[in-house]
Amino acid sequence: MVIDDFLFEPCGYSMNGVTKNGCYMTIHITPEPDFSYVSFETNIPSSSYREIIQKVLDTFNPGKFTVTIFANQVRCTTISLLVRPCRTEDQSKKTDLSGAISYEVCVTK
Ligand SMILES: C[S@@+](CC[C@H](N)C(=O)[O-])C[C@H]1O[C@@H](n2cnc3c(N)ncnc32)[C@H](O)[C@@H]1O
Repeated sequence: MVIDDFLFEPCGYSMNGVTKNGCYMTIHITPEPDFSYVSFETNIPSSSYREIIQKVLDTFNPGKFTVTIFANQVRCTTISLLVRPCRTEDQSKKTDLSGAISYEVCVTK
């Protein structure tokens, strides 16, 4: 993976990575205590995203997190079920937008 990252002054970090086959991974960290925020995004194909979601949670230990998955309709149910065990509080939303499906899970630890 080719990585381009940047450590902002006085704080903040951005990383964009691209694999040889065109997949990407990004991490953006906003550490300011009043509005701290981390985003992780990837389009790397996987039959289950549980492990990678768990790694991100273990790394950043967020107070709240949201998982958004964009998939075609055929795979939506499978992906939704795979995400379900990560939830500790039930606030899920399913949206159908002209063929694209976003499955969003909001969690409070
Ligand atoms: C990682 S950047 C990007 C945040 C954006 N919300 C995202 O997720 O794509 C935000 C962090 O970098 C810091 N920062 C410092 N200098 C910056 C600059 N010139 N542009 C953007 N962010 C900067 C901000 O204070 C913040 O902590």
